[in-house]
Amino acid sequence: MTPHAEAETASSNWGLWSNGSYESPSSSRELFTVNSPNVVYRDDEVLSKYTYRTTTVTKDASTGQYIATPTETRYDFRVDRRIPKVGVMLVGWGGNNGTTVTAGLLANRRGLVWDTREGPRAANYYGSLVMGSTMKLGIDAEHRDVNIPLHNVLPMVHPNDLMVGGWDISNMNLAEAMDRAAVLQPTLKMQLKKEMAQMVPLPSIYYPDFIASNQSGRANHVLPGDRACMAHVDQIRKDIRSDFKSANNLDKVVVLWTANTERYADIVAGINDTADNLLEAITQGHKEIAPSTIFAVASILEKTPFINGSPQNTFVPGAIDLAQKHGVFIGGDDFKSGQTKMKSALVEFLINAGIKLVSIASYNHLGNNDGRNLSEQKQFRSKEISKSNVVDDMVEANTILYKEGEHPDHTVVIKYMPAVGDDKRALDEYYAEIFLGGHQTISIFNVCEDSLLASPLIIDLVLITEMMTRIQWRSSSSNDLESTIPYESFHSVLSILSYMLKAPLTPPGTPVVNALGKQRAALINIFRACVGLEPESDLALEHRLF
Ligand SMILES: NC(=O)c1ccc[n+]([C@@H]2O[C@H](COP(=O)([O-])OP(=O)(O)OC[C@H]3O[C@@H](n4cnc5c(N)ncnc54)[C@H](O)[C@@H]3O)[C@@H](O)[C@H]2O)c1
Ligand SMILES: O=P([O-])([O-])O[C@@H]1[C@@H](O)[C@H](O)[C@@H](O)[C@H](O)[C@@H]1O
Repeated sequence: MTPHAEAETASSNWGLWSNGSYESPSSSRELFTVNSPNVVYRDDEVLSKYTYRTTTVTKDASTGQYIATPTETRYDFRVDRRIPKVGVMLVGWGGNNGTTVTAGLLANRRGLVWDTREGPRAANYYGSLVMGSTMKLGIDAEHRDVNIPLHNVLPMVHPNDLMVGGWDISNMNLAEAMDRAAVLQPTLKMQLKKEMAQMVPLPSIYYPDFIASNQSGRANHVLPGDRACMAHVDQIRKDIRSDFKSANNLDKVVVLWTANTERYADIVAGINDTADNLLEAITQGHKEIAPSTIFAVASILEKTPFINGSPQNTFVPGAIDLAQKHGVFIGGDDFKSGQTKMKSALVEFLINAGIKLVSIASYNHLGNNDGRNLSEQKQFRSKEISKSNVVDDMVEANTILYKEGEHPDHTVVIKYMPAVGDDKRALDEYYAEIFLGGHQTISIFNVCEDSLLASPLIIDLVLITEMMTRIQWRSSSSNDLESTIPYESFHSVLSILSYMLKAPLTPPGTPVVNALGKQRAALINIFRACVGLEPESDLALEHRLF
């Protein structure tokens, strides 16, 4: 049988849902309701009137003085309360992240416990912003903070309910691939093997020029053709539409790239600069169209959100143009899981404390297949870019410490050392100037079990992206929530995902925010606004005035 037919035979066992009597926790009612004349609850939706308050700044040309004017803009939000049956299709399903996140979803869904040297461990969602962190809802009568799980701020899908499928250029089933990944404890793997052995990735597209040559040995599960073609787009669309979504009776699918890091594609006028040119270039089989861009185009044409967890420039201008034309969500790039996450928090702290960071040395070595792929220069370059640009916004915002164009020295080094496997060793040095000619040197040794850090981010990206498909807005000066003014979705480029990503994709022409604290606050406050709640400001005047 052709690879595809073999995969189809196995694909009937896809996904995490068994025929058991599992009661989805996502059917639980919402944890809170908002008591406000500006918020209306209906069976299927929450409608809210929201006043967006900001400060517009102008400059007096004669005096050079800033003029700060408080401004208000009225919006209506609509949140669909109905929780759909959702599937995620992973490109690179057989990789370290793909197998680990699949194992994690299965272990949580079944409530697994397994023995380790430190004693029994139970499945959890640690490292997931949505499932593992809380947010302040408000204060109680005694002015004490009331904190709730972030997952409960809006009616989100529960990850235990996610159906998982995907593609890989390697034909290993998920149990074999989980062993190859060497991430999880044998006592856990043995409880998952049987179910994961039934999961076989669909064959994928493989254009050798885009990933390291050392990956060719894995490519035994590929569709015919080694460069872009519309047949590849059509096959991927069919995989999404029929082999996964309808075969599993899903309401929605999110496609997420966790395959190898590709080299950057050249941006070529007339080829990938507009949606029409990109589609034509694919039809013509242009060599500069990467597999990840083919998956993005296929997902967009299938009205399916596409998220890029790797650093390459999947979203060439033509892909962004296509997403906007079709009103489909896209997001990326490159999971922010360990060394860079620490960097974006530490740099925010140092610079916002008025400490002048003057150099960052960011080295790591790791021994997984990702590290092997990154051992070739073109793939490393993609990662070097995403790991380097993460400080730009924080530096540019502080004109006291940094003159225009001035920035810290910053070097990124990644070495492939097979012996350490997935347990990346990150060594960082942050060197800063402090008061009166002093210096502060911060050295960090950070062992990142990379796939166990990245997998919860995959879950967050999927849950938040799906939630965004159920949120709409409209500008409204009327006070009537019953108004017939049409609602619309957020911009196709989901900058709200930035907390999970090293190189956040933002709507064209808008600023990139990398500071970790600002990214988290933005996500929480956008979700609060969607149910008519003011941003959490930490003013806490109830504790400061009397
Ligand atoms: N902490 C992390 O693990 C982390 C953090 C940030 C970014 N990333 C990125 O996530 C991606 C995956 O990381 P990983 O550790 O799982 O890598 P991996 O090498 O273990 O897995 C990648 C998988 O993709 C498959 N693949 C390659 N090209 C493909 C194609 N065209 N179609 C389908 N499958 C294809 C490979 O066979 C492999 O199974 C990498 O790009 C990595 O840089 C990982
Ligand atoms: O997220 P992070 O730890 O800064 O960055 C990581 C890199 O340090 C690592 O070398 C690479 O293999 C991972 O894919 C990930 O990108």
